[in-house]
Amino acid sequence: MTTVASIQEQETPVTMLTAYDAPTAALADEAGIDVVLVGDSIGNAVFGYESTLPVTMDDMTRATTSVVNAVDDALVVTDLPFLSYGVDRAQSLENAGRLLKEAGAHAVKIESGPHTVELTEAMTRLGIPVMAHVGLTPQHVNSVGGYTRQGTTAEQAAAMLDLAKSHEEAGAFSLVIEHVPREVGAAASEELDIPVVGIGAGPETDGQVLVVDDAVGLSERVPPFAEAFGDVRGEMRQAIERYRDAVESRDFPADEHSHSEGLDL
Ligand SMILES: Nc1nc(=O)c2c([nH]1)NC[C@@H]1CN(c3ccc(C(=O)N[C@@H](CCC(=O)O)C(=O)O)cc3)CN21
Ligand SMILES: CC(C)C(=O)C(=O)O
Ligand SMILES: [Mg+2]
Repeated sequence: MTTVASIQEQETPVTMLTAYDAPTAALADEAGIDVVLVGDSIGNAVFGYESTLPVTMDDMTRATTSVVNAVDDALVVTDLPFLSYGVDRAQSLENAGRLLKEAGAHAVKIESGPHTVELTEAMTRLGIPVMAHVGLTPQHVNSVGGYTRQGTTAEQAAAMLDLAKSHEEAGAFSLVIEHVPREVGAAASEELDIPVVGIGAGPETDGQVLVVDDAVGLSERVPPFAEAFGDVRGEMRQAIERYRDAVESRDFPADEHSHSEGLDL
């Protein structure tokens, strides 16, 4: 069983991967992935939106339920979607609570800002473990104006590290750092006691996370920091084309798929 405590103690890099459905989550869990993240990247990866902004609490609750149904060992962390937190404190707590009570997540992840420090403290106090997220925070795509690398000046990097530390002090059990220079990823891992999980943050972080569709080679386009470790897109295309061909040529269904009662009709 992976717990928020066990990922803080483990010596080997923390392996984290997104999943949005039961079969994918089962594979990740069987493969020994430490943390399965039900990311709001479901908006891009599954729903085909240009950003994560349209993703709702209902979407995250349903996807989390699917993942929890399939996972035995991994820690399940779920993203709080855009505007489900930070607008109203009570509603933020209720939404985080829903992901734990209704869907069975073990923890929530929140895209961090100065306004989430107090919220992180409140959730932690109530027994909702919080993973912080600094650097590129895709829910800010409209205010940032794209998915560009963050923390590229010494001043910006220092401010980011301060924000990360405030969240550690507020009780965050771990932190994601996204799309930053490798020295910023390394500094965060060095300066924080909690595990720092990087995505596009270089090799020196305490762990790595990727979107599963990017990692298995299903995504059409991937961020510059992602790597496809397989060609699921090619495999699926080939299988679908073979199916189409077999139907058109009447090779499918074959005798083995077909049943006769010998009826005289
Ligand atoms: N499939 C998938 N993988 C991800 O890693 C991911 C998502 N979806 N959705 C939410 C965010 C968006 N992410 C992204 C998306 C694009 C870039 C990217 O292409 N960056 C380029 C261009 C930046 C620009 O000009 O806007 C770069 O060079 O930084 C980076 C991170 C990471 N997250
Ligand atoms: C890329 C990870 C960190 C994420 O937040 C997501 O998948 O939504
Ligand atoms: Mg996310």
